Amino acid sequence: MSYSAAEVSVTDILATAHVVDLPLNTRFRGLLRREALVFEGPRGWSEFSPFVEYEPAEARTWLDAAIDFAYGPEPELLRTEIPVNATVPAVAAEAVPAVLARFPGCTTAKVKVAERGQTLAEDVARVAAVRSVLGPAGNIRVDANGGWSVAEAELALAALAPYELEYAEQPCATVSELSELRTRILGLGVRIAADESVRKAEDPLAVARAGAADLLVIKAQPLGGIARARDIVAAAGLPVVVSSALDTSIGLSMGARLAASLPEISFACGLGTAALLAADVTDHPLLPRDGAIHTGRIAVNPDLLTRYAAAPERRDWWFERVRACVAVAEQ
Ligand SMILES: O=C(O)CCC(=O)C1=CC=C[C@@H](O)[C@@H]1C(=O)O
Ligand SMILES: [Mg+2]
Repeated sequence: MSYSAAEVSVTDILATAHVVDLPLNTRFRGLLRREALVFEGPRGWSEFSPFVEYEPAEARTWLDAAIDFAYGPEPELLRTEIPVNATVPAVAAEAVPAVLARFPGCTTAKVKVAERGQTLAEDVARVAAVRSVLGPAGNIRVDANGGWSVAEAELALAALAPYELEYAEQPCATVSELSELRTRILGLGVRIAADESVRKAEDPLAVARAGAADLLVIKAQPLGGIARARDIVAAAGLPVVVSSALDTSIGLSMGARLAASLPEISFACGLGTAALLAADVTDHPLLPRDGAIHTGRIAVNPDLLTRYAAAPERRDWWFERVRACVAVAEQ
């Protein structure tokens, strides 16, 4: 059971809330800065950080997740360390070694591909550079964020398959495209993971039911929190990769605790993204060490909340956003 946005008052949430504006150290998802609202509840610090373009109807589940993490029941944790992957933004191939160096001990890398304005040749060069740093024993997955048509995906994955892919994440946008692609590339040996088809879908289980993916990417904030994400994992019956939403270390700890509560994690999790931030809200960011992060709660340094405080108008915007999400929940 989880706490829905309607059950805790806005006053409670905003009483301890801070809005931070953190710099990234490389452009990721078109962003150079990441804003997040963080607040404290009886269980510890929590985070509400839907991307700014999301409307309240979509951001609402992120608020449910944040409230659940601050006030809700703690799941039983089965492990204290979670193996994580390196996340490689759509950088030039020459920049790959420096990016990977931020993820010490990570033997799996997720590489962004199909970035708008870039070519397949750039994707191939980036993946080749990752393979040459990781060596033959490393695992490489690519994430196209739905950027390819079925035909483009078929072509691109054929070009990338020689570098040995662990899986391709959201190669196409829709469930029916994923389904078709999956049939078309059977001979290639590349698995398909669904991300947006889970976290942005009306029904997060539809992709599993359609048999359109081999595994699911599970993100705690968009799916409404740890308890709801656990239910989705149990119902889907597919292997999962728990990933971040480019959160601060607080949101990452929500993901880490979700991963720690699952009966099985057979893939490195996409929870190493504190390494993409140039600042955080804690003196002990959840940076990968020996290829893993820990599953403890995060101690916030109030000085960092002050140093990285968002401008007053942005703070007001986030506070209003919380109110708008609660209003949607109460409709
Ligand atoms: O999975 C990872 O390695 C890190 C998380 C990550 O890639 C993402 C986080 C947030 C937004 C997304 O564009 C992106 C993703 O699509 O998976
Ligand atoms: Mg993804």
